[in-house]
Amino acid sequence: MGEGKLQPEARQKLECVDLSSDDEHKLAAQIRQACLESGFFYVVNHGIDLQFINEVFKHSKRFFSLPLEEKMKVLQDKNNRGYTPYAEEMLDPDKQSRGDSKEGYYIGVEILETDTRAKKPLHGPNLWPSSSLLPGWREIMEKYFEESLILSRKLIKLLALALYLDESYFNKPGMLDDPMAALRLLHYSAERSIPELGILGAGAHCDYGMLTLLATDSVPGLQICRQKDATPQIWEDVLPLEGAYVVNLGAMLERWSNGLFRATLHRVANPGKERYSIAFFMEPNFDCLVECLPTCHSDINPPKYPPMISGHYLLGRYIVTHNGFDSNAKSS
Ligand SMILES: O=C(O)CCC(=O)C(=O)O
Ligand SMILES: [Fe+2]
Repeated sequence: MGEGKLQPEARQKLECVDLSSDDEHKLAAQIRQACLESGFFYVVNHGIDLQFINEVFKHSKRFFSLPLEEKMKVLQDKNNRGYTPYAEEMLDPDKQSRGDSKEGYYIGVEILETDTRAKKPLHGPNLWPSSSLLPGWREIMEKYFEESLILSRKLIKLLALALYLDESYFNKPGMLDDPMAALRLLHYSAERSIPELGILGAGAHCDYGMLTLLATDSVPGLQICRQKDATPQIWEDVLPLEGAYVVNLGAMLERWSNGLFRATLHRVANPGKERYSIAFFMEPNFDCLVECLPTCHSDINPPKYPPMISGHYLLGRYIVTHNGFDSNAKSS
């Protein structure tokens, strides 16, 4: 990530939303367009300092450079927090011949064991690498988590406008006031992906929740497939854009919008270089009922999906894709 204010001329194939504009309705119209087409767009002038993002990348590299033995001390726990070893995750088990060629680290909302919410699945305290090994690591990650949450909320307000809802629609109690947000540091090995053989940095998947903010280094690899049922599938590169986030929508927002806003299939096909990325997943409250939004159905366009509980859906996805996630450790 570089520095300085980016101009939207840097636009590539996807929409590039410049958050320095104060014309919210124009921004919402641009976002609507992007969400109808692909559910993927870049965001620039997003308010998170680029030098700070570089710091977070540096700290992420520090963690992944630790000996495996140290990383295993903070192995992913029953709440899906902590370290996920190389190839532990397989995002597309039907098509992959082995696990994703990446390792990761999940940080969630910090919920103390004494908090009643800690009884719920996917809620609890974070695991932190020892501060003597990685001084300042926890603090920088917590700060980045907070900033990502603020940016997500700005985008959610614009998404509400883009869905012709009141800008505060998603502020209703029970929706996103206790989000299952997750920050995930990712480190891809230099293994070159061979998609035809089911070898991928990250297998094809749609994100699960509401929206994802993705920061990447300068190594390409992210690809989207706008029509998942086409044969053959056509995969387009989403190239890194310096200083920009890639924002994409998850399956819950797709269902909320009755399929109008898209959660597009994507994967990481690694060109054969080590790669780092940082994803922030903004997921609704565990108990949030995701059901067709009032502006997304009519007599001639009835709801296509049954309502579902956000946390149940997320648990289901984690159970299928994470080899190391113990779904029985906590039940709802
Ligand atoms: O690393 C990337 O570019 C994409 C990661 C991703 O899609 C995910 O973790 O859901
Ligand atoms: Fe993803």
